Amino acid sequence: ASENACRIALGQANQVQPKLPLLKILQAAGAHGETFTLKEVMHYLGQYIMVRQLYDKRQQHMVYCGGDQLGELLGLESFSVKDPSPVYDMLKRNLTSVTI
Ligand SMILES: C[C@@H](c1ccc(Cl)cc1)n1cnc(-c2ccccc2)c1-c1c(C(=O)NCCN2CCN(C3CCCCC3)CC2)[nH]c2cc(Cl)ccc12
Repeated sequence: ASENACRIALGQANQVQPKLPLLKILQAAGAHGETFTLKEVMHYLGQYIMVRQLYDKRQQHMVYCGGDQLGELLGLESFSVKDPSPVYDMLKRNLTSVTI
């Protein structure tokens, strides 16, 4: 309805609220605040992987996250960025949608 159009106009649409363990990872990558769009969550997770050098320098699609909080959240030692499904499953567990 019109409220939703207003939210979209104000850029507030589709905000998600990460649970604390995920929020801490996003903040380590430079995120501020407590609600984000999914695009922002993905951007900060990518930054986190870069900053923590979790990707393989030679096989750059491979992420080795065992021993890192990211690996704890994903329940994985490693994954390929070519198969995003484990990341989406983790986000389903760690994001709550925000209705304003
Ligand atoms: C398509 C996209 C993606 C996005 C989501 C998913 Cl679930 C899979 C895949 N993607 C493709 N490669 C990456 C990537 C690869 C290595 C290191 C960091 C990021 C990403 C990821 C981004 C991102 O925001 N990507 C922007 C452009 N990337 C190109 C790759 N660039 C680096 C590649 C390694 C060498 C340095 C540049 C960084 C910018 N966010 C992510 C978050 C996670 Cl949990 C996992 C991967 C990514």
